[in-house]
Amino acid sequence: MMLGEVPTPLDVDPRRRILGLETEFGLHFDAPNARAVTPEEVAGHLFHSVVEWGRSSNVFLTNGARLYIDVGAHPEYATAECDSVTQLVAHDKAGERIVHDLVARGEARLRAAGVEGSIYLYKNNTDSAGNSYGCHENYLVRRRADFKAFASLLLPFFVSRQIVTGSGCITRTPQGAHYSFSPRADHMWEGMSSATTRSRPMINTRDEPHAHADLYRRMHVIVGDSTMAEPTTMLKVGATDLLLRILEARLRLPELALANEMQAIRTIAHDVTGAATVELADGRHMTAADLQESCLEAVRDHLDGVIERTDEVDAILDLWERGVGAVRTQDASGVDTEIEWAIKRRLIERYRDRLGCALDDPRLARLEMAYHDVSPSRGVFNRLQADGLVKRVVSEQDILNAQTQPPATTRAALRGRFVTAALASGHDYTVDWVHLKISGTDPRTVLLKDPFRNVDERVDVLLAALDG
Ligand SMILES: Nc1ncnc2c1ncn2[C@@H]1O[C@H](COP(=O)(O)OP(=O)(O)OP(=O)(O)O)[C@@H](O)[C@H]1O
Ligand SMILES: [Mg+2]
Repeated sequence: MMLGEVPTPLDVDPRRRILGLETEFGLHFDAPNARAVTPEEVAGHLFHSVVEWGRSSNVFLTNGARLYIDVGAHPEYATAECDSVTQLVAHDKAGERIVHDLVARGEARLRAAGVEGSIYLYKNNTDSAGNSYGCHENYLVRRRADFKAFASLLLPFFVSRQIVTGSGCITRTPQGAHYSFSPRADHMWEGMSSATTRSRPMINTRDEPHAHADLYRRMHVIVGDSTMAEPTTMLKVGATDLLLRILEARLRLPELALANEMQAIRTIAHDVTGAATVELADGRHMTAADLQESCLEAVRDHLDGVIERTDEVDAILDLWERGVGAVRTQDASGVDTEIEWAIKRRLIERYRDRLGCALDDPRLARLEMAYHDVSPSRGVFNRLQADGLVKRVVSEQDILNAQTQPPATTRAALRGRFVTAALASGHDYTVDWVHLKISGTDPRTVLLKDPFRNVDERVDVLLAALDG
């Protein structure tokens, strides 16, 4: 039975936006003396406690997030619907802690099965075999007939933002190694399409709004690097959101269409001097810093207009400006505690000096991997942060809260209440982004098509049914 009428959508402030981040984690099992175990087996043991808790390896948690095993034995954490960038940063970090918390029990189960070893989870974008996996960004936008033309206006921004939001990596080639802005850039194959496997588009146009389909679309961006540094995540999502505000107000962005996005993203990634230019569709040539500067300029022009000034907006703009400046002046010292590629490069250079080795030395490859280890004690990023060498956007308490509590201001609040109550009641239930359902002989379902609605009488009825 479907409970009640789906209420009319809240008349929300058009500046509000639903934001979500999905992270696929790299999984590695290190067992020098044990029999070979497949990644699927390791993932199965890692998720055993999840299955015990939620009777599935694809669950929604009390904080509104989705946790599951993706193809290729990658654990994936998709944050609940957030409606501020800072809140999203906390929920993204909460995901790292939640997957890490599975490790000890997973190792214990492997040990019981006769396999002694350590499970490693990496928040990165490529494994040692060169496979790429992702961090996907989700932005709610108001539906419009010209969605593809609208989204394509952001491609020059997405191609060039890696100079301020890239996570950095050592790229090894037959000619030697060099440092690049983004590990993800080489794995992008086109600007936009609805495919994810055959070809990897920067913006996926698959139309799955997880909301009122006549009102909204979910813009699904898969070009970004996974980022561990809170300020970089803030800038990655925040700058995109600011440009969307301009476009959604039907104002213009500077004309920056590129001649060839796929080529441009690689050219930019592989030149950390920032001097390389890319060709625009109109024949002009610009550097990535020029492209970013144009976007930044557009945002500044609309400050106190469609973009209301807040502390969060100021923090995003400040880091964006300093990041572009660092590339222009080739002096990253002003951002190397905030922008991930610079944080990592500084670390790598320090070790390289100490070891007196070349950039393609395998010890540096191991250091790079260890940087992304989500373990608070072992992970190199986490140790840098604990030592105060990386700036914070949220507090430890914010992250701890986000591990169990949903964002209070979105639909996730309803999902979180439902999951908590359903678990306590022992009823069978199923949940997805838009449904809450009590299963069994007297099934009841609530359809939640409005991601901004955080109170709903139908959910109160559902919760009462769980009590009964
Ligand atoms: N209406 C919405 N607008 C924007 N983002 C949303 C909306 N509803 C949910 N989200 C966010 O979208 C993400 C969906 O994650 P999920 O991993 O389920 O992605 P998917 O693209 O639907 O599926 P899959 O990864 O299986 O292909 C979550 O981070 C969630 O918070
Ligand atoms: Mg996903």
